[in-house]
Amino acid sequence: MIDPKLPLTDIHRHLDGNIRAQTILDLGRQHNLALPAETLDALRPHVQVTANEPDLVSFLQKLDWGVKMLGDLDACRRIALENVEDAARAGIHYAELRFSPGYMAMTHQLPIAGVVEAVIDGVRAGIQQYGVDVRLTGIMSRTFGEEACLRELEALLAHREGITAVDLAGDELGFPGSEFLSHFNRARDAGFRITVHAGEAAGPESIWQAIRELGAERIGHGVKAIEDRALMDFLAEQRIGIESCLTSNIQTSTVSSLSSHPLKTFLQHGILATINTDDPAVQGVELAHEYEVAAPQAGLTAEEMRQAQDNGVTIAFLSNAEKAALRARVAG
Ligand SMILES: O=c1[nH]cnc2c1ncn2[C@@H]1O[C@H](CO)[C@@H](O)[C@H]1O
Ligand SMILES: [Zn+2]
Repeated sequence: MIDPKLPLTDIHRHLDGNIRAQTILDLGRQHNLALPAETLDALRPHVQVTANEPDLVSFLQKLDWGVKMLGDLDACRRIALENVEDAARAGIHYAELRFSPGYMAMTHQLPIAGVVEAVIDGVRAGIQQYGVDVRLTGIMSRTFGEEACLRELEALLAHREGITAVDLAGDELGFPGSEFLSHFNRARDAGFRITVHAGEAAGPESIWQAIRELGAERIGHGVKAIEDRALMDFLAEQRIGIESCLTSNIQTSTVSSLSSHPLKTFLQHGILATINTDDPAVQGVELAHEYEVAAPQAGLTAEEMRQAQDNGVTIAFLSNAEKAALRARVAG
């Protein structure tokens, strides 16, 4: 359950994994692009997970149709704005939206820095319109290799003021973090906050690597930390937060059932673990489902859910003053 007196945060939410099915249809028509179906019902199985996927890479393919419909920068701006509206509708007070500008630019060879600018612009308009507090995280999609990631980083640096953090996402098994040391050195030098998808498809060593070599302050998913007691101790002591995404972990077959999800153990261990969505439109679930259905199935008590909700503010990429203001605004 959601505690109405605490801010509701979603600090792991992919903007380009949350393109509305209706918008995919609209953009396809507008740009005269072929889609596998022409009605919402027929399109849904192509853009939304219907049965659990066998692995992460299969799951990630469900994002492709939406991104392929980004025919121009206006389309990028539109999905950014709609993402803020979706967050507001989901009752979220503070969202960190993440996006991979190179992935969004790829199909129609859009200018990557232009994509970053369009997303910043759409989100700004959304904040004005819907009153949600939003920060942006730029993703380097490891799936497309080091050079593509470098181009993403450079586009993010070109709009440094609009971007809070940098992340590494995509195929963790095929592209280990060790290939991206220079990227993260540059990102840290530029003052970006750092979060890394790790310990989702690969093991606990990938989490250690993200922290020690990439400078991760938070870990996306981090499921495999459960296999390494010393790592769990370290995460708790160093206050390195975990961005858990329960339904996503089932749909990617990272965890076989919610009852065996490690989130509860993380919380009991004193780790600053949180509840988030990941790719809401692709998953077909919103944040309320994660709190009201998934978290109870993962065995969390009401107090543990409250703790996870509170942790979302604690580990947010905000200043202490901004966190206090967020808490005060919601507590009323
Ligand atoms: O759960 C996930 N794990 C790893 N990578 C992901 C996940 N969801 C989306 N992306 C990746 O993030 C970028 C788009 O924002 C893409 O690289 C997509 O594959
Ligand atoms: Zn993710």
